[in-house]
Amino acid sequence: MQVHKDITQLPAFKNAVVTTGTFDGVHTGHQQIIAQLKAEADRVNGETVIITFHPHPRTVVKHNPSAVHLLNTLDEKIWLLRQKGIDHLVVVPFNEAFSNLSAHDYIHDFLYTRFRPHTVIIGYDHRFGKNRQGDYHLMEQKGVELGFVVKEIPEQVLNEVAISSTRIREAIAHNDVITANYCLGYPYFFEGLVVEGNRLGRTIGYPTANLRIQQEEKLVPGNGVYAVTINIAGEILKGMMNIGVRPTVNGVNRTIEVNIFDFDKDIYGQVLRINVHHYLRGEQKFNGLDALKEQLAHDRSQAIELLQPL
Ligand SMILES: Cc1cc2nc3c(=O)[nH]c(=O)nc-3n(C[C@H](O)[C@H](O)[C@H](O)COP(=O)(O)O)c2cc1C
Ligand SMILES: Nc1ncnc2c1ncn2[C@@H]1O[C@H](COP(=O)(O)OP(=O)(O)O)[C@@H](O)[C@H]1O
Repeated sequence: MQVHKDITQLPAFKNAVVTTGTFDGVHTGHQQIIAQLKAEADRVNGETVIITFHPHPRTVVKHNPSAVHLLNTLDEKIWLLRQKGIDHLVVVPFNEAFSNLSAHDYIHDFLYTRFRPHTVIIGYDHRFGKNRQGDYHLMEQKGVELGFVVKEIPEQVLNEVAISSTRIREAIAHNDVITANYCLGYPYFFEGLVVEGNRLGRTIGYPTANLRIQQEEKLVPGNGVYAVTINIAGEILKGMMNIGVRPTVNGVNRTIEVNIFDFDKDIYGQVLRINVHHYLRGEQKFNGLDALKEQLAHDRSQAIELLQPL
C-alpha cells in the first residue's frame, strides 16, 4: 500500500476506485466497504484508493480536540489498512481551507482533478463540501458530466459502520472488551512508551512496565484489570494489565501498567503494543501489599486460562 500525504504529489492512478471516510477502527463495518471497494476494483482492473482525513474532522469542526478520543492513531490506521491489501491511502489534512470547499469544488478540483476516478463509492446519505451541501445526487450528476461511475454503499452497511464506531468507543471506555473486539474483528490495541514508576512492583514479585500513551487522541480503556498480549521486539508475550489510580498504594494519577509473564528484562524506553483480550475485574483498594499480591496471583492464573487459545 502506498501512503500519500501530499495531495499535490499524487501519482496517476490506474482506473482508481475511490472511497472516502475516516475509517476509525477499521472495524467489521469498514471491512465490508473495503470488500466492496476491492470487488469493484477487480472488476474494472483498477486500483483501490481510500481517501481519509487527518486530523479527524470532528477535531477541526468542534474546536475541542481533547474531547475527541479515537480508536486508531493515524499510524495504526495505516497499519490496519495495509493488512487489508488497499493499493493507495491518501491522507488529507482536514483544515479550515478544505472544510470551506464548496460541494462543486470538492468534486471538481479535488476528487476529479486529483484522482481522475473510474468509480467513486459513497454512502447514499454521504454529505460533503461546505455546510455539507453536497449529496449523492450531486455526485451522480457530476459523475455523468465528468465521466466517472458513482456507486452506493448500501444503507445496511452504513448503519453498521455508524453503530459500530459508537458502540466500540463506549465498550472500550466501559470495560466491555468482548463487544469491542467482536465489532472490531481484532483485539483493541494501543502503544505505550515504558517509563519509570515508583519501583514498588518488583518488590512484591510483580514488576510492571508503566506505559505512557503518546497520542492524546487515543482512546484508553476504562479503569480495571485486563488479560493482554504484548508485542515487544518482534515477539508476542502474555501478561496482565492494570489501568487506574492504584488505591492500595494511595495513587493519585491514572497509570497504565503491565506485568509480562515469564519475562525478566529491562525495557525502559521501549514502545510496547498492548492487545486487550479480556477484562478481569475492577480496580480495588486492598488492605496492604500482601493482599494485593494474593489477588495478583489469582489474576495471573485467570489471565493464563483466558489467553490459553492464543
Ligand atoms: C494486573 C494488575 C492488577 C492490579 N490491581 C490493582 C488493584 O486492584 N488495586 C491497586 O491498588 N493496585 C493494583 N495494581 C497496581 C499495583 O498497586 C502496582 O503494580 C504496584 O503498586 C507497583 O507499582 P510500581 O511498579 O509503579 O511501583 C495492579 C497491578 C497489576 C499489574
Ligand atoms: N515481567 C516483567 N514485566 C514488566 N516489566 C518487567 C518485567 N521484568 C522486568 N521488567 C522491568 O522492570 C520494570 C518494572 O519494575 P517496577 O519495579 O515495577 O518499576 P517501575 O515502578 O519503575 O515500573 C519495567 O519497566 C521493566 O523494565
